[in-house]
Amino acid sequence: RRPKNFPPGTPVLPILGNTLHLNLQNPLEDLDKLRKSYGDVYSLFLGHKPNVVINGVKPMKEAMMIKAAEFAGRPQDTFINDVFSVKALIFADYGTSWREHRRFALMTLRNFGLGKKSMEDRIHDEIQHTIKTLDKSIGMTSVGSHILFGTRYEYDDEFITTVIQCVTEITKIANGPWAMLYDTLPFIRNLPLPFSKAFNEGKHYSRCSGLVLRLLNEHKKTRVPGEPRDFLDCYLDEMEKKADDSSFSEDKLIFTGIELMFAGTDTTSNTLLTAFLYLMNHPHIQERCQQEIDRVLEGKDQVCFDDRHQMPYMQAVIHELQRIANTLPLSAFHCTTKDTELMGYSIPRGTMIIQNLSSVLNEEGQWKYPHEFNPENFLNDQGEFVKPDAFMPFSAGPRMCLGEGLARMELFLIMVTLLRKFKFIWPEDAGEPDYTLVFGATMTPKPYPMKVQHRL
Ligand code: HEM
Repeated sequence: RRPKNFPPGTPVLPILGNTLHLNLQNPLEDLDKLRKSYGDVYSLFLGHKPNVVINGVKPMKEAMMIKAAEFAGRPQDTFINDVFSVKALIFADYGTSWREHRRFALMTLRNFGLGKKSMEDRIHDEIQHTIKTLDKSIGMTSVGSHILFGTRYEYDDEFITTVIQCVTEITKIANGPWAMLYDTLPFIRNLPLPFSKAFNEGKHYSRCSGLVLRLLNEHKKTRVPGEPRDFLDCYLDEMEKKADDSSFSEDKLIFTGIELMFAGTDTTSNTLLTAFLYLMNHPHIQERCQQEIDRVLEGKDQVCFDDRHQMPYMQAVIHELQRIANTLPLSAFHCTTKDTELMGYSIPRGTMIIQNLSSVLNEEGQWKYPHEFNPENFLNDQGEFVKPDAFMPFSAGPRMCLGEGLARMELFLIMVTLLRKFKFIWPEDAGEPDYTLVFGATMTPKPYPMKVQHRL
């Protein structure tokens, strides 16, 4: 039964709740249909549990920014909690340990560099490897391991392939209806359904934590306290500074590392995959970016992040690609931390909150062209870059993406450097492009062909 004054929703079936209203492959269209019938804030029963789905900019801001702390919890009884045994950051509930880890991680990522090598330099190092690999044939990677563990891995290294395999499988299933069914129907948990694949991937995942543990032990032997070389060293320094009852521990260190790799890998790489699919098939937009890049970088060896202020068109294209890529369509699930209200409805403490970010990224009335790929969405009449309020791919409020700064820097430096050097062409014999994104915690384009030509 719906609690009193709870957001409205479709009639609820015994045991199954509203699960039959969702397409198991991709529930996004169903969520949009429910919004048309019940409004921006409605309820959805997954099994016997009532959840609230938030759509559109206005209620999203009210919940995430105005009533921030009340909506900043994370549900603790879901599929993802069974996959991750220790919760440090993303999956940790709102409270002291999460706050301390978030503050520490933000500060450490921001300060990186740490004097010797800036974050920009590390990203550029990585791009050089991508270029070499592209020169040979193909390639794409993440800079995560470099910053976190001070080590760069070849693209076919066991550590990187294990992390990527594990992240890809888990994110395909997490946030999807199979994970929702897992959460709501405990008796199906041992059946051989798609979620069991994610648990099998858990084997890779314990291998990941084993590998991080090995790195931790190596770091402990070689570190000089107070002179951190990477994120691991910073965490060890922090552990020494803190009192015994601190939330910092070796367990949490391992899981903070894994969670950051998890959060930073599939997100940025899927955004880039969607980006290049669109750029190849909109050659006039690709060429306009290249003209701007050539003009602004004339005589310069390499691009720096500050150059973005001279590149309004490139900025508009990157933001539009992020809007279209819809990378985390349902964000990470939230949970209310106390009894609260939203748009006049009452929502009890402990209710799971599903943020439908895609409803904001293509909301009519918020965008000039909500349903088409068009950089004009981010340009004003003077051709200047503008960012509408509805641009929320990183969510908003206290749980907002912690890696936003790093992700934005990566996207800009990688795309500008690659577009400056290469022309990306949709092969003549490849037929019509398929822009359909495969649903999961992160949206992924289907595999596609790419032809790469040198420009310079
Ligand atoms: C294009 C790339 C990315 C996108 C679109 C993205 C998007 C998001 C979204 C929507 C959330 C959920 C926010 C919420 O619950 O309200 C999130 C959380 C998070 N992201 Fe990202 N992200 C990206 C890249 C990264 C990177 C590179 C890192 C790593 C450094 C990262 C680290 C995190 C962490 C740690 C959280 C959890 C924050 C918390 O619970 O306090 N993300 N991200």
